[in-house]
Amino acid sequence: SKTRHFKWEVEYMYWSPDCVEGVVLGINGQFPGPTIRARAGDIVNVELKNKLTTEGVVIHWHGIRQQGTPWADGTASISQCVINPGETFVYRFKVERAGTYFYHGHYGMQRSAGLYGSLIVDVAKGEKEPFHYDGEFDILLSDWWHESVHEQELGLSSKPFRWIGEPQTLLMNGRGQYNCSLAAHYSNSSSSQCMFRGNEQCAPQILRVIPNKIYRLRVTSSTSLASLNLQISNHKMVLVEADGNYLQPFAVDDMDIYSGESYSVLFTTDQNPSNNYWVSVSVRGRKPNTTQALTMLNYHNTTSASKPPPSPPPVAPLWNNYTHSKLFTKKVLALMGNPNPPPTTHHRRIILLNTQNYIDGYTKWAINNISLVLPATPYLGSIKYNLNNAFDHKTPPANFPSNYDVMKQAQNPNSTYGSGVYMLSFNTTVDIILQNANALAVNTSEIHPWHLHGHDFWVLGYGEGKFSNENDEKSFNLKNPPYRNTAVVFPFGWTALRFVANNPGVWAFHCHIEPHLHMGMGVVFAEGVRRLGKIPNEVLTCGLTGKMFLNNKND
Ligand SMILES: O=C1O[C@H]([C@@H](O)CO)C(O)=C1O
Repeated sequence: SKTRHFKWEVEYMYWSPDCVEGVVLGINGQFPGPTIRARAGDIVNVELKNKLTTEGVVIHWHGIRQQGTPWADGTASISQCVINPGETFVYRFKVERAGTYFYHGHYGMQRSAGLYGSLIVDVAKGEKEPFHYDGEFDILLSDWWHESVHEQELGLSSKPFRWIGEPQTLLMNGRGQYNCSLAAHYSNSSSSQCMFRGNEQCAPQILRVIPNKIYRLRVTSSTSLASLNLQISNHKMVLVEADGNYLQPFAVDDMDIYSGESYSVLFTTDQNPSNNYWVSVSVRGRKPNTTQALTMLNYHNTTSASKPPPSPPPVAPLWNNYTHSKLFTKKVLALMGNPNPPPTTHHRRIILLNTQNYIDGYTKWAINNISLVLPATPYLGSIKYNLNNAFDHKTPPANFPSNYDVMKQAQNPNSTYGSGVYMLSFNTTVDIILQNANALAVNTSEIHPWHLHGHDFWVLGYGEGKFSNENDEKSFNLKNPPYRNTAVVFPFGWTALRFVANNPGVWAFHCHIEPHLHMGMGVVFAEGVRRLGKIPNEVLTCGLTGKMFLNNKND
């Protein structure tokens, strides 16, 4: 194994992700940030310099478990102090497992501002994937707004509440088109045909292929809000990997991907090579007000990339066709031989009710009536050094009142802000039931993709309505549940997860929709923190740990 060194500088830049100039958070002058490519077993060493003039920054390595390096998880207020303007911080961690991952900002809403990039881990030298392919493409999906993230943050925390609305544009590898369309030829839309020379920041990356080969497409979603559906016209896709774990292969015509998820799909270039084909990405789960993102699959030896495909882009499944989404999601199952969940029945079960609430007239999300507010001192430090005033010491509830009606508008008059932690006994098995419910508006319940830091979990099942301990656990899949770091909870439904608390550290578990996390939709788990050796001081130079270091010096 090797150490892979990267030297990065984060700064704001003018950029035109969707052909409209705006401001993005870039790394080394690039948007999206540079791709990290390593092999399983390597050490990744990123020396990150914050060149922002008035904001801190951190970077989270999404899907990397950080065994033994919980201070490198890159979560502000949880695993570290933010890196101040002008300062440099070194992230150093092992990438244990091959797979498709990404990295992104995890402070305020910096991910939405464009702070993200791909992280791809190849199998170790001499190892083989359980499938064959001849070529590879990597697509990082995101959504883009013309309003600045600072203004969005302000709106979300204002009274009256100002929602960010639907994105202006969907981006593929940071490229989309707002004021023109690649498919204007076919529609009677008012948008004009895009005329690209190819060097524009918003020009689509064309997937150039040759006939009769198998390609691996790695797809990751870093969206702020949108759930997505991807298809390649005329080409079937076979799913083989999710969040760094191999799947029981299955073929589809279109696939869903939620924020925080990654997949690898294989497709075979077995179609007429004298045509081009659409690659399209559309919004689902929320009433779309954003046109589909488009690029092309081009058999480049036989067809010019500028030849329009013979028919208009494929029509996506209807945004609220949840039956379609559930069918897809339930096909995602682990490949035989993947680790199986411990079958224990005597373990901790935490049921997390997802509701939208008013607190003092502010619109928030709350979990079991508590809307997460992060403390000034990172939990990793305050737990390690027993700084009892650093956060709420009341354990957050492991359930919600049994008479709560999840089908009715939220009635949570007692919702509060909180910063409590679920303390997990080291090495225990934990079951989480994500319980969705009606939001503030009548007959409304939204999709939430939940992401766990520091672990993968088994997705034991999905169900409708309120979870019932007696009946629903009988339906758990203990044979081949997918092992992942992100799972969706469908509107008015529940999702059951299981993980083993075997990674010393403090770990966020939260809705990966950026404005929802900003509105409090997350919880914090901690396990085995006292087993950790020395936590590097530079991780904890703020808040009460920062003061503690000062006092120790002066003594
Ligand atoms: O958190 C959210 O707030 C809005 C809406 O519920 C209130 O404007 C919305 O669609 C969300 O997902």
